[in-house]
Amino acid sequence: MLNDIEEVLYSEEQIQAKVKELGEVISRDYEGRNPLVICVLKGAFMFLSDLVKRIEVPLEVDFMAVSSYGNSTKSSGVVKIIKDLDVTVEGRDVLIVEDIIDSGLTLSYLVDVLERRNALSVKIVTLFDKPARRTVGLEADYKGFVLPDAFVVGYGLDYAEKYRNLPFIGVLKEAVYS
Ligand SMILES: O=P(O)(O)OC[C@H]1O[C@H](OP(=O)(O)OP(=O)(O)O)[C@H](O)[C@@H]1O
Ligand code: HPA
Ligand SMILES: [Mg+2]
Repeated sequence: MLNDIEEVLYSEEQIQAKVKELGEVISRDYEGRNPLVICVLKGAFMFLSDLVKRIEVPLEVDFMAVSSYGNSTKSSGVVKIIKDLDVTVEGRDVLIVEDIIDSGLTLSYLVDVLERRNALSVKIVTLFDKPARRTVGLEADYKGFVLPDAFVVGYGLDYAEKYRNLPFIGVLKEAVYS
């Protein structure tokens, strides 16, 4: 598995320090509120579990699974809801937890869905941002690291469902997918 990594971009320690920082800012911003924290499966599972430990306000967690990449390194452009939320978002302060914003298609679709369901507020926290690849105008409210235009894996992110369990994030060798 490690042989398939071209370069480590951020180590486990760097990621954990950033998650703590994000948790502190979010805790301050949501003081006195009870946000509904939505994990976008599967990629965000690891970030979600580390982040909520650093958020010091009462919150609820729910999960949504969407997919647009399938077994490819390019977005299909079609976002599919594979698993919907268990609870209603009406009147709730919603915080979407995402691992990466790349084209922006997944999140622009999700934000639209949640706003149409009458959430009180919808904000986004993403650990990784790849602005070079954006095809729709979309910005996170909170972001961890800005990445170069390369396909990355680890810390929840996959290629063809593999590499999610790496504790760091790295660039996947092109030979693996070409
Ligand atoms: O900004 P975008 O171009 O839409 O890309 C970002 C999305 O793509 C990945 O999910 P994917 O569809 O691969 O599903 P997964 O989380 O199950 O891996 C990633 O976890 C984000 O949700
Ligand atoms: O660079 C990436 N790696 C893994 N999954 C992704 N989904 C969007 N961009 C990426
Ligand atoms: Mg994926």
